Amino acid sequence: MNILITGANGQLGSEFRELSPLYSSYNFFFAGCDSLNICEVEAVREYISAHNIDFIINCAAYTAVNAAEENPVDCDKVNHTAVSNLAKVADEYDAGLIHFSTDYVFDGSKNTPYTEEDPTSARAIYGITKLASERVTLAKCNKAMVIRTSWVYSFYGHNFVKTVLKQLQLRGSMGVVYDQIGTPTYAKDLAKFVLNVLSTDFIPGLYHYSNEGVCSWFDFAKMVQRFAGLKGEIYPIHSDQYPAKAPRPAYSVLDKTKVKDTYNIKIPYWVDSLEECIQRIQNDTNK
Ligand SMILES: NC(=O)C1=CN([C@@H]2O[C@H](COP(=O)(O)OP(=O)(O)OC[C@H]3O[C@@H](n4cnc5c(N)ncnc54)[C@H](OP(=O)(O)O)[C@@H]3O)[C@@H](O)[C@H]2O)C=CC1
Ligand SMILES: Cc1cn([C@H]2C[C@H](O)[C@@H](COP(=O)(O)OP(=O)(O)O[C@H]3O[C@@H](C)C(=O)[C@@H](O)[C@H]3O)O2)c(=O)[nH]c1=O
Repeated sequence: MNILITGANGQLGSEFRELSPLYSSYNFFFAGCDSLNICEVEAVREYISAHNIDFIINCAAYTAVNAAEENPVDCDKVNHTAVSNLAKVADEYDAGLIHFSTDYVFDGSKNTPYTEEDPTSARAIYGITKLASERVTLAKCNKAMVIRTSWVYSFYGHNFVKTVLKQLQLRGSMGVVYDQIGTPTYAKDLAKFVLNVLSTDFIPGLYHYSNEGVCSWFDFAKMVQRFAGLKGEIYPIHSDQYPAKAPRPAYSVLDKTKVKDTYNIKIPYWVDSLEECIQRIQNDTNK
């Protein structure tokens, strides 16, 4: 099976690259933005045709949530228009498409975990464009899977875990919101799940996947500090004390019943995965 990973140098794309040697029955093609810009539809078509791609795993996205408010056109181009074209081209070649979306498609007004059937109502440009991407993916490609995930972090790329480590080391203290509740997701766990799906029965549709458990960003930051063994103070603040261009949902925990039942999987607890990731970051720092 020939698998194309787009956006291959981001957090999730890099985790796929690292895991790829463990899946020797697949033939991987890793394409970063520099080698395949998903906004260029003809380049995408040529790539899929030239390499006989069976599955596209689309890790390319515009993920700068605040910047998207000032660059809605650029954000929509990558997150929506390009994905629409990817889905269309994948379908032309009878290829499958696995695409990722976000908990930010919800407005956060619920206080129990969101299922795939819950109404969406994105509050900011990033979430609006990702919601549009879900619809076009499922509408235009027969063999498509959309996975909504949340609060992704990794050894690779930019993420909240690394921001906390940096802030504590540089400043020694930081305020973090405790009134936004969700679930962190270790990109490595998500990548493993996707690769295992490809080796079992692929059942198209919309799924929620995050790690298990629930926390606020404040709790997440405190746990990062604990596992990293860093001194300093992390104190709880309200969202209005951390003004941001894009509003975030107050509650965006994803219900994972569908994915667990369909694929008969166990999902790691967020605290255990965070510990693993921080060990990996620290092993690398100590080298
Ligand atoms: N990060 C998170 O917290 C969450 C992410 N998601 C979703 O998960 C998926 C993966 O996210 P993540 O790995 O964190 O994202 P990253 O921002 O780490 O990686 C995205 C990658 O896409 C690349 N890219 C941007 N534009 C294009 C383009 N036009 N053509 C090809 N590549 C492009 C970027 O390259 P460059 O850096 O050079 O621009 C970057 O390497 C995305 O769909 C995202 O929306 C969902 C929920 C949470
Ligand atoms: C860095 C920092 C953030 N915060 C707050 C701001 C925000 O409400 C929350 C998270 O901060 P960030 O801006 O790092 O994260 P954010 O960009 O909102 O993360 C989101 O990214 C996109 C791509 C997704 O799809 C989402 O699932 C989610 O992971 O924590 C603080 O309160 N203090 C801080 O020092």
